[in-house]
Amino acid sequence: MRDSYLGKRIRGGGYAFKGAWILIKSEHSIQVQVGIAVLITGVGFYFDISKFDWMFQFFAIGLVLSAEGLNSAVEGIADFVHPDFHTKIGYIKDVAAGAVLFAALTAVIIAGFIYLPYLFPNLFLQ
Ligand SMILES: Nc1ncnc2c1ncn2[C@@H]1O[C@H](COP(=O)(O)OP(=O)(O)OP(=O)(O)O)[C@@H](O)[C@H]1O
Repeated sequence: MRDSYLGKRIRGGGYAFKGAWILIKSEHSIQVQVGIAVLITGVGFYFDISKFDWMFQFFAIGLVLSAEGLNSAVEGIADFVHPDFHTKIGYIKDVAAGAVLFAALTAVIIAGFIYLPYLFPNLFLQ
């Protein structure tokens, strides 16, 4: 069972949960994003948003957490292979951070589509 296809997949899932727990426990950026995710989920309940809005909101949360987690992995690799200052390492880290920014901007736009009509109903008469 241990070395079977299914056994390997189950073990792989276990490593993934371990990695997710490490991110939540030790990465400040992920902790901040999880805090924002909890907050915005509360806001969703407050405004009683629609099923589609929940779908987009969870998609945005997943997108940002995934990008942030991958960014942490890239930073970890960069620091491991080259702990000293190097312009190439700076470039790699900046590009990885830029990917997170794309995800974060997407999430902000989605949040705008969902919540601006609740906040400014007069501007969004349908
Ligand atoms: N070894 C390095 N060589 C060159 N530039 C670096 C190096 N380390 C960091 N930098 C520059 O500093 C920026 C921040 O890097 P850092 O690794 O501290 O990321 P961070 O976002 O502050 O992450 P964290 O707060 O999780 O440690 C990078 O985007 C890069 O521009």
